[in-house]
Amino acid sequence: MSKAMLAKQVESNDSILTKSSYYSPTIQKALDNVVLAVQDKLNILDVAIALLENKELLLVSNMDGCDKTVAFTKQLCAKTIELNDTLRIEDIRTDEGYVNSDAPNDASKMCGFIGIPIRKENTAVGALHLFSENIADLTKEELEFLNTKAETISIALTAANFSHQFMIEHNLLSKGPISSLIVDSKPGWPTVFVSANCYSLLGLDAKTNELPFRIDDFIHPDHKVVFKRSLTFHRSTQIQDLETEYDVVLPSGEYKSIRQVSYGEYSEAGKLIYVRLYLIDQTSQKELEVRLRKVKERSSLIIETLDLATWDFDPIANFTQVNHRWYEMIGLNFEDQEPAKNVWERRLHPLDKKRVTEELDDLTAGNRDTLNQIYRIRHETGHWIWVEGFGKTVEYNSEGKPSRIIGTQRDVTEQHKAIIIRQKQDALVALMSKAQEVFLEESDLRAACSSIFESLLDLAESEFGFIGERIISEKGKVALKIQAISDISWDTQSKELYSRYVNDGLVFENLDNLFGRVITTENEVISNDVAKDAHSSGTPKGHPDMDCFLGLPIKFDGVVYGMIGLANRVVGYDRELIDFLKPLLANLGLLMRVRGIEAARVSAERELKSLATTDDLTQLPNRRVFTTHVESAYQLLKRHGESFCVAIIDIDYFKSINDSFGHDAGDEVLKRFAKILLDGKRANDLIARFGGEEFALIAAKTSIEEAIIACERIRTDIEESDFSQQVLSRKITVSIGVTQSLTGEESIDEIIKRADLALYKAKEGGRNRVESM
Ligand SMILES: Nc1nc2c(ncn2[C@@H]2O[C@H](COP(=O)(O)OP(=O)(O)OP(=O)(O)O)[C@@H](O)[C@H]2O)c(=O)[nH]1
Repeated sequence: MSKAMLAKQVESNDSILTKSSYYSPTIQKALDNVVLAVQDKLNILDVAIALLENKELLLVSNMDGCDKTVAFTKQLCAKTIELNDTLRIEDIRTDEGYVNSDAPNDASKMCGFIGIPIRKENTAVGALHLFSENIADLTKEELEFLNTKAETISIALTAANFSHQFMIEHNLLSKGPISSLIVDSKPGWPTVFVSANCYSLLGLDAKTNELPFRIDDFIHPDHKVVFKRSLTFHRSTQIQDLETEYDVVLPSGEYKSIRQVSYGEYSEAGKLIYVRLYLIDQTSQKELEVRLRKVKERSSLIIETLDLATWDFDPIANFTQVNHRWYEMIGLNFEDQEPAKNVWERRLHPLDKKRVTEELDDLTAGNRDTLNQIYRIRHETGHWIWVEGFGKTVEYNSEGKPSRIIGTQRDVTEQHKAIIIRQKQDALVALMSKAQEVFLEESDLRAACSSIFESLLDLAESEFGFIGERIISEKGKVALKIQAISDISWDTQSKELYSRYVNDGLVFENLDNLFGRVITTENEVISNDVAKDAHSSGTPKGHPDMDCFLGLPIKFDGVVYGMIGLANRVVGYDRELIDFLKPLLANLGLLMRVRGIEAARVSAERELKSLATTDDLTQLPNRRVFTTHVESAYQLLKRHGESFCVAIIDIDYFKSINDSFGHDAGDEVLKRFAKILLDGKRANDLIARFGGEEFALIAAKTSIEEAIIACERIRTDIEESDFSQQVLSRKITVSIGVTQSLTGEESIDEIIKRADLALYKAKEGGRNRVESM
């Protein structure tokens, strides 16, 4: 190819560089220009540029007969690349390598070669080379020129490569979610590059909205400052990368939230040249965040509205995190508190502690997933609040053990108090009904009291206690008869006292003490510090500690019938409990009163009965009883032929006793006489006062001989008895007439009459004797 042809080709933009899908037309033109410039300057036509591409050489050459692509190894320029240094051959015909090398023209002619490596980062990637007969004539300056051109090619290639990479990057970015812009650092920050996807990001049409394009025209007025500041920051600080956020307003009026990452490009002198902006649309992410925030706000609003305290427990670290409300609920400030778990454990109600901690331990051990409990916790001001706690395991460690348990706590004091009060009132009513029922069924106050006693202790949350009935002791003093009592016996003496209660015989006679005051003052007694109470006389050695005491009088119609004593309520005793137990006290009062009335009725009835069957003076059965017995014996005689004997016993000259010593002395003689008869009678015999100074004896299943012996013993007993206490120096004797029933045919009167006749016979016979008929 001639020099003119080459020039023409270059002009026509038809590059001499072949096979390039790689280089841009600009680069190709630049390479052509280098070839032309060397041809011009050195007046040599066979100038070429060889570039490596995929282990092949790509040639920019006008040399005839030279393939545009040739095998790498055969090329002299390839040798230059291998050498990575200038290769100078004076005559390729004489050079060893010539034989197998490429020769541009006629091989018979002398031909020199010079190759200058084209480098990329010190590695040869090509060569600028020429063939000429007069290589030896090249001046130093011409060689320098060749080196400069090779260097120019290197720079152009690097630029091309950079540009190529840049384009790939931009193409990738254009298709991705990140839009990019480049703004110049000149005043006004003019945009010099916009990626295609930037248009769609801003809702623009790439065809109608070409540069100049100003991103700040789209930025929300409130955020423009933020955007500008990020650019000026690059300029003033030389910080290379920055991140900021702003909203853009699209022509449609739609808003988008943008996250911007910016990179400053600086000159070697540190001057900002331009800024690359990478814009990421985070609208949906922001919307999600806003939605999440709203949900969170809403749930925290719900939590606040529900008055919920929350806790978050890490069982492995044994650490609990709680919210403000948790502390507030128990009257504490959130700040400066010791760990919540300690506070909680210390404030749990003693009666709930075991149940609640056991359930929590179960949850912590992984034996259950949730817990839901209602319990009491002490408020800072000292009162108890009821809380409903709910907990759930939400995370487990690799061993399957709970590693996070979260829960809520709600103050349910008002609701729960109402429930508890109702439950307790129901229990109290049940207690009263039971006491009445037992009392009615068994007519036994003690049974009634002991049947409700344990439930009463439970209801009053007390450890031990008693129910006592006010009585007048045998000594005539006011005392307490124990109707129910806890068994707190600890030694022989206290065990003996308890067994006395079991046998219905325990009476407290000493009322000069704390519980005694209930009876003596007829009022309730509260002592929440028994040890310091002036009225406490202390407890005997071995008695369980008594921390607090409540004594309640059992009254009905203003009359005290007894008392209830209670001890050791964990939270102490208060008026609330007293008011609560009042109906029970009235109920027990009524039972005790009814019992008093019943006792009076029973005793009156017994007395009446006794009056009807007993002789008032001698307390012996009277004549009616005697007659009834004789009738029974008579029936036995008739049915079974069992005979019986009847004797009439009459004091001798009794009238003269009355006359001599007075009627009262006569009465005393009668009483003593009756006692002697009673003491001496046989077990199955009956002795009755028949009337006046006359007594009668009936001996069942007895022969007349046996009866006579019995009567004779009576006679001698009397004769030998000393009546000097009643009637000074006066002997008392007795006459007895005895008879035996003969057949079932005769009447009772006939039998008694016969006994009377026998008595008459004894009187007649001189008295102090026994006669039979
Ligand atoms: N002190 C007293 N005297 C009574 C009582 N009941 C009857 N008498 C008296 O007992 C006396 C009975 O006397 P009599 O029946 O005449 O006979 P007596 O004096 O015992 O003589 P003999 O029976 O014949 O030995 C009467 O004087 C009665 O008043 C009584 O409850 N108390």
